[in-house]
Amino acid sequence: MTESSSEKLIEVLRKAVSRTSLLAEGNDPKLDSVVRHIRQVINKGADAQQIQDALNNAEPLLIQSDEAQMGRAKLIRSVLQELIDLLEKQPGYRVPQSERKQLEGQIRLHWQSSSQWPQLLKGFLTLAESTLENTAEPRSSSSFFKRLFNRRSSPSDSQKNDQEIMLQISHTLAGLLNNLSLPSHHDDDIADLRKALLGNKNLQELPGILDEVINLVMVAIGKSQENLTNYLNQLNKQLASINDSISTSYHSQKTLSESRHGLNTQLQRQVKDTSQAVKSASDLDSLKSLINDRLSSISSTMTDYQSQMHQQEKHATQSITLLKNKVTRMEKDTVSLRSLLQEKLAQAMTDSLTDLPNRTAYQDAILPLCQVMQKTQKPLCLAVCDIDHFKNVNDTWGHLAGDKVLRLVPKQMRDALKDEDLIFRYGGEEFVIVLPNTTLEQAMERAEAIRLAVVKAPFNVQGEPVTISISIGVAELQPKESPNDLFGRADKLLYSAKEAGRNQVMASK
Ligand SMILES: Nc1nc2c(ncn2[C@@H]2O[C@H](COP(=O)(O)OP(=O)(O)OP(=O)(O)O)[C@@H](O)[C@H]2O)c(=O)[nH]1
Repeated sequence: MTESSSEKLIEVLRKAVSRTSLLAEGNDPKLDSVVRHIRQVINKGADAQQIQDALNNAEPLLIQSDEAQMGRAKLIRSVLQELIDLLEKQPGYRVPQSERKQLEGQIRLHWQSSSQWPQLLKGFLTLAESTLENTAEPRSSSSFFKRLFNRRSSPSDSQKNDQEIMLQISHTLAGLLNNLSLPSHHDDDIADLRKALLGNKNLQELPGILDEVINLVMVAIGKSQENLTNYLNQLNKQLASINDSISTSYHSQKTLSESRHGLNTQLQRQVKDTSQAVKSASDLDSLKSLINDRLSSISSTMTDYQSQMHQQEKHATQSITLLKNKVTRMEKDTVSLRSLLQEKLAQAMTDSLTDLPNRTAYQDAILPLCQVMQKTQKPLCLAVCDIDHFKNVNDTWGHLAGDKVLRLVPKQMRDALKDEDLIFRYGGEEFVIVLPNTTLEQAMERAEAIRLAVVKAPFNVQGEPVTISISIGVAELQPKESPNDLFGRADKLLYSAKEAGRNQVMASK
């Protein structure tokens, strides 16, 4: 579960509990079924999202119930006010004003709290009794309502007044009964009481009827508290389920283990405290405020946790950015290292004096070349060339002049070769030429062309023309011959050419 969904869930729970706690009587069948559904969802161990969905579905009904509860509270308030006004209107009776004000103050304070309704109704009875006692000349010794409301002189007036008062009181109390929303097994009680109210014109029976109404109000509130307690217990389970869900959700995040542990401990403690407090709470108001306190405290724990999470995320993001930069730098370094490596490799494969591929390059290239030619049964020849009496060049004109000759000779060779032919400086004054797709005859011709190109080249050392010649041994690769054997044969032929007087080509299959 993400931070914001936890926050939303807590918010929904807060709304749900505050609204439902106002009206948890369970008298609306639709609301009952929705609340049952929520409990089933919770009992099945649903996750936080499913619980939230169920609560969202319940919300419109909770709002409706909320409004219905407010309607009932307003009705109680107006019933009480009407009863007080009736008292005031009775000629010859004086309502003790301090007690009246006190009662009206109580009504103003508690009219919205259903648990206080019986007390308020009893308060009215007490006020009525005090009014009676305050009266200087009581008219009769019948029931106090009769005396209270039937003080007039003539019997016909008295009877008429009785009926009017009965009508008014019956109307207000019947309205109250209609809106009490008692469980169905009280239907008969309500019907009897309504019948008594509407059918009976005798004021003497009013105190008894009022007592019955008070009893029914108490029954309604008793049920409401029982349902509310059940609901709050379910809510408590719900909070525990959220806690589990949070624990599970963050279980895999090892880096958050410390703050998760702290959050778990705090939530568990808060849920436990709530559970105990719900058991010991005695009335609706204290339950409501208690649950609100608990939810606030859980909510603030969540907020703390979220800010910790936020900090950790921030650190994680910074670390990731640093890591990314590091990786980018490493990638760049790798690219430049790779090109450096390629450069070094090329250097390692190249002869610095002549810029030709060197002996290492030859050894790298010759094996795969030979294998391809042998596999495809194409001819390949190898020519091993050596400058004749090169020592003399060095000795006569110096080492630098020798170097110059070493650079110029392969240039002459190149002119006599094909593009696909490869020249390597094998070492010292020795060059190897690989001639792919070339028969021995073709190789001999090309070797001869090379020899001529060199010997005819107008070398000029320290202003003097110098003739340079080369000797060449040429061999053709045999079907199963190794590159070393091929080289050995060509090298031998080179020495044969040297021995035969130099400046010549010796070849063999
Ligand atoms: N200037 C210069 N001389 C080199 C280089 N490498 C090898 N040499 C010289 O090449 C000469 C080779 O001499 P030898 O092996 O006696 O052969 P040669 O004088 O060419 O005689 P033959 O091969 O028998 O015709 C030596 O004097 C080496 O010092 C180089 O890079 N630069």
